Amino acid sequence: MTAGALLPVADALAQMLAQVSAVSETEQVPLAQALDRVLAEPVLASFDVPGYDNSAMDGYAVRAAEVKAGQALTLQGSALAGHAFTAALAPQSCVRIMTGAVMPAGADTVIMQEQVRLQDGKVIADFVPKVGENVRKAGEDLKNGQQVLSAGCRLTAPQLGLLASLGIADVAVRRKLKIAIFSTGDELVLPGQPLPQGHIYDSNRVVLRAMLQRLGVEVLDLGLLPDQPEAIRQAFQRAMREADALITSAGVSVGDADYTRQILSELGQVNFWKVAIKPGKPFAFGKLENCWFFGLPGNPVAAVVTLDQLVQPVLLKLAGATVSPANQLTAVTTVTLKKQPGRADYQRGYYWATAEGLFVKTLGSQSSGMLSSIANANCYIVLPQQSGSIASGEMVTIQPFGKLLQ
Ligand SMILES: Nc1nc2c(c(=O)[nH]1)N[C@H]1C(S)=C(S)[C@@H](COP(=O)(O)OP(=O)(O)OC[C@H]3O[C@@H](n4cnc5c(N)ncnc54)[C@H](O)[C@@H]3O)O[C@H]1N2
Ligand code: MOO
Ligand SMILES: [Mg+2]
Repeated sequence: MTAGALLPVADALAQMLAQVSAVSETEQVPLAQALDRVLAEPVLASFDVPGYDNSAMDGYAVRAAEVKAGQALTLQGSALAGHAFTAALAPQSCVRIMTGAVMPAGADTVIMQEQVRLQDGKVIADFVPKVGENVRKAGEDLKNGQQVLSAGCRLTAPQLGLLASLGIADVAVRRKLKIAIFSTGDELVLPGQPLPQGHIYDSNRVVLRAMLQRLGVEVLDLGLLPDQPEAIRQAFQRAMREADALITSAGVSVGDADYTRQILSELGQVNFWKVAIKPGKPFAFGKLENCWFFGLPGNPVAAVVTLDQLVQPVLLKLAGATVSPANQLTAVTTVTLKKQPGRADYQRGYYWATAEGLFVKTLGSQSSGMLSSIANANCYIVLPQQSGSIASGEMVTIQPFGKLLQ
C-alpha cells in the first residue's frame, strides 16, 4: 500500500476477519445467564415437540368420520392440559377438551366450542369438520434428533425459550470477551465535572462502553488518559496482560499529540492504518502479542461508525459468533446527499415506510464531530466509495441501525 492510500472497507474487513479466530474456552451457564451468549455447540432436540397429539382449541374431541351435521354426540368425559382423558373415545361420542390437553385415543379432530350447540347434555355440530382440524400433531414442531440451534448463534429470548421447551437448563457457551477501552486527550473532562474553557466532555468512552455492553462483552475501562506517551504505554501494557482486545478512541491521526500508532508499533504491530470510510478514515488495526488492537478516530461519530462497521464483525468472530452481513434495504432519498468520490460514506439517516415504499433523509450536518447527527438517526445511508453526490428522488442503500445503536 502506498503512503496515504486508503484501504477499501470490504478489504479492511476481509483482512481483519482472516486474521482473527474464535476464543476456544467454553463454560456451562444456566439459561438465566445465557441471553446474548454465543452458543459453543449445536443443540439437538432429544424428543419430539410436541411430545403427543394435543388440542389447539377449547372444544370437543371427535372422530371426524362419525360426525354428521345436526346429529347429537354423547359427551363421554373431559380432558384438560395436565389431566388426560384415559379411556378410548366411544362410538358416536365426544370428549370435552381444553387447549393443550392430550387427544383421547380414537379421537382425530377437535371442534371449537363456539361451533357446537349443547342440547339435553348432548353435543351437536351443524357441519362436518375436516379430519385433523384443531389438532397439534406430535413432532410437528421439532423431531427427535433434529438440530434446533447452530453453534455460533447469539442466544435471543425466543431461543432461550426453545431450549427450555426441550428441558435444557444450561448450555455450553464461549467465554465472554474482555475488551479494554480508554480515552485520551488533554482537552477531555469527565461528565459531571465543571468544564473549563477550551475543553469538552469525554463522550466517546460512554458511547463505546454502551455499544460493547450491547455486544455482550466484558468491558475493562482503563479511564481517561492525558496526551502523554508514558500514560498511554502503561494502559497498552495493562490491556496486553488482561484483555482480548484494546479499543482506543483518538490519537490515531497525524497531529502532534496523536501517540497511539507510535505506541502500537513500539509494543506490537500495526497491521493496517487508514480505511476508505467516511467518517473514520484514520482507523488503525494491529496486534499487541495476544491482544488485538483497534484504534478508532477521536471524532465522536467516526468512533461510533468504525466500532459498528469495522470492529463489531471482528469481535463477533473473536467471540465465536456467526458473522452475518448487515441488513441492507433500498429507499428513496428525499434530500440531496452531498458526497465526494474517494471514501465509502456512512451518512446518518432517518428512514420511514409508506405504502409507496421506503424513504430516507439526513438529519442536519454530517460532520463527524456532531453526535446530534447520529443520536436521532435510525439508519446509515451507505454510499459507495466512488459515488459522487446523489440527487433527491434517487434510490439509495440504507442499513437500519443494528443492535449496537438501538
Ligand atoms: N492533517 C490531517 N488532519 C486530520 C486528518 C487527516 O487525515 N489529516 N484526519 C481527520 C479525521 S478524518 C479524523 S476522524 C480525525 C481523527 O483524529 P484522532 O483520531 O487523531 O483524534 P484526536 O485528534 O485526538 O481528536 C479528534 C477530535 O475528537 C475529539 N475527541 C477525542 N476523544 C474524544 C472523546 N473521548 N470524547 C469526545 N470527543 C473526543 C477531539 O477533541 C477532537 O475534536 O483527525 C482529523 N484530522
Ligand atoms: O473520519 Mo473523520 O471522522 O472523516 O472526520
Ligand atoms: Mg488527532
